[in-house]
Amino acid sequence: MTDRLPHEKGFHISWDQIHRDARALAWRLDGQGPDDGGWRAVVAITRGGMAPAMIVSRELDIRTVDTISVRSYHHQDQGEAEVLKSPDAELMGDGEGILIVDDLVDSGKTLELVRKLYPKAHFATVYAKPQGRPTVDTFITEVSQDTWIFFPWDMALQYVEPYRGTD
Ligand SMILES: O=P(O)(O)OC[C@H]1O[C@H](OP(=O)(O)OP(=O)(O)O)[C@H](O)[C@@H]1O
Ligand code: HPA
Ligand SMILES: [Mg+2]
Repeated sequence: MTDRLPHEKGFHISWDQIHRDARALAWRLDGQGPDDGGWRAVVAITRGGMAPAMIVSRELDIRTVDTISVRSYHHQDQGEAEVLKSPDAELMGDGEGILIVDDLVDSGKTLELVRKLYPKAHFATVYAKPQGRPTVDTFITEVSQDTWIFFPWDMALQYVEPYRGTD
């Protein structure tokens, strides 16, 4: 994971917003699948890709859903990633007809690794930062590289002081 501390801006996303944006992603993907009956399966990149993948697979009526777990390391700005859990090899093949979904692409390291394994798959994310854009086929919203995206599963409602303060 990239460090959230040096980021200038925060982009806070509610459950409602991610639901709308993941639906918009599904609608954009509709019709882009293989001609002979659409995508064979949706594969979520855990963990952040699971909620968007659920919404996309529901909208596109795809009932075969698998997961791939990737762990990224950032040593001295050298991003490296490794696969902790693979999806079903027989299902995946070279990725043809498979839709791979993640919540966002940032540096692109995660998608680069997964694309090496499944070069013919279609890669979709809800959000994208400029550095990662070349690694994703379809996304909905772009945010600047210095923005940290906060997802609803990492947040909680909490009290905030009134703007004018209290005596
Ligand atoms: O483009 P990159 O620089 O590789 O970053 C993007 C990845 O980083 C985050 O996942 P993370 O590895 O933090 O794990 P999580 O999904 O379990 O939170 C995010 O969900 C993407 O999968
Ligand atoms: O902006 C982000 N938000 C949450 N997780 C992330 N992992 C890489 N970049 C981000
Ligand atoms: Mg992730």
